[in-house]
Amino acid sequence: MSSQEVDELLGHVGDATATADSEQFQVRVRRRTKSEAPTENMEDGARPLFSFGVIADIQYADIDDGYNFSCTRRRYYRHSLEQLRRATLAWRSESPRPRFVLQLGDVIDGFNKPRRASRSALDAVLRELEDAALVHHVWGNHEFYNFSREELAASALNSGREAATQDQGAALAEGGNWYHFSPEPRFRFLVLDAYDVSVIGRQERSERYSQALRLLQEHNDNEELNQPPARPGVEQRFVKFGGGFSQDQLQWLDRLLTLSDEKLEKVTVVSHLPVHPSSSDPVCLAWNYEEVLSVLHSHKCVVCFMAGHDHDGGYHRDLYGIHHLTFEGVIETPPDNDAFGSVYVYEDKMVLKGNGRVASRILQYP
Ligand SMILES: Nc1ccn([C@@H]2O[C@H](COP(=O)(O)OP(=O)(O)OC[C@H](O)CO)[C@@H](O)[C@H]2O)c(=O)n1
Repeated sequence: MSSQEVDELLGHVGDATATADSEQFQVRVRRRTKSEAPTENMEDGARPLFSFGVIADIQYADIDDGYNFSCTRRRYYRHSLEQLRRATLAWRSESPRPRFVLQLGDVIDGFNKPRRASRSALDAVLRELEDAALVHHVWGNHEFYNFSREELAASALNSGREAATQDQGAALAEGGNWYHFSPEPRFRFLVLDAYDVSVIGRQERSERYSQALRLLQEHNDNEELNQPPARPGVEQRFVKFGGGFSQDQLQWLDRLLTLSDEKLEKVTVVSHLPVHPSSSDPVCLAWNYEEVLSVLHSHKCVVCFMAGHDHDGGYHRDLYGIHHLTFEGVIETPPDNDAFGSVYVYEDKMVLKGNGRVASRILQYP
């Protein structure tokens, strides 16, 4: 679907367009005046119930451009802050304003750690996000390159704690940092921790670290475990920069989705790692993606799964009608382009208005 078609569909929405303007990047906001702004969706007369912003893999660091691990993709570390600024300016100028932003993880890059710049880099991105909206932060591998779990739990990236204390419809899972919130009656978001079982972010003496190491050693013969195994297809996901979900978290997910089924809610699940092989490079899949899919597929309420990590992005609608969206990463987005989206939520669908590398889509509920 073209941006123009989505614009037509979203006739009620104030339009914000981020463009590169000469040397400086500025957001040029084109707002429809009251008289020219249609008050209704041109398709069926409905107005969105609410909207939210989405952005993935900002990976900011105040360093020169570089490359990914396999040297195939350029990374614009310093410029990612400008990209974020353009996104927040666009969200701020939208009408209605997004109720919250989903930051899908890897907000700053691991290269900050050896430079002792983790705190200052995090402060810089948080400052940019400050006025945009309430932000729900997902934890990705780069969060753990920079901070321990304890440090993350005490930081502004612990949005689960904030949500649980401020919002009656939200709760942080006991003993875990996965959580849920309901921004509007009959709509719920579940934020998962894809590095629950991992060798990054877990103490070497912990059971979850041992479990992760066993899995990696079973599936990956390389000395450097960041190097994907030679085996083809989905086996390639067993890399050190990946991770998986504990049984505790899967049981929590199942329990929450059962409650949402009963309440006839529409649920969007978010995680740093994708869980559908057709929406991601196999290297980027969560280790136990099949277990997650099996839980999702046993509930009627799930409409969408949103992830980051695979900077090339991806999309697939599975056999159960669930939309699997993997958002293009800011870090590998050239300075003259963008990578963020706004999602407008209706009774029967969500409409993603993508910017730059993020495609616009209509996400009809199953
Ligand atoms: N130039 C580099 C880049 C990375 N590494 C190390 O490799 C590990 C994986 O890190 P990275 O590629 O940065 O992980 P991302 O989450 O950004 O990317 C995931 C997918 O590949 C994107 O599609 C980590 O240990 C880095 O330190 C490196 O050594 N040299």
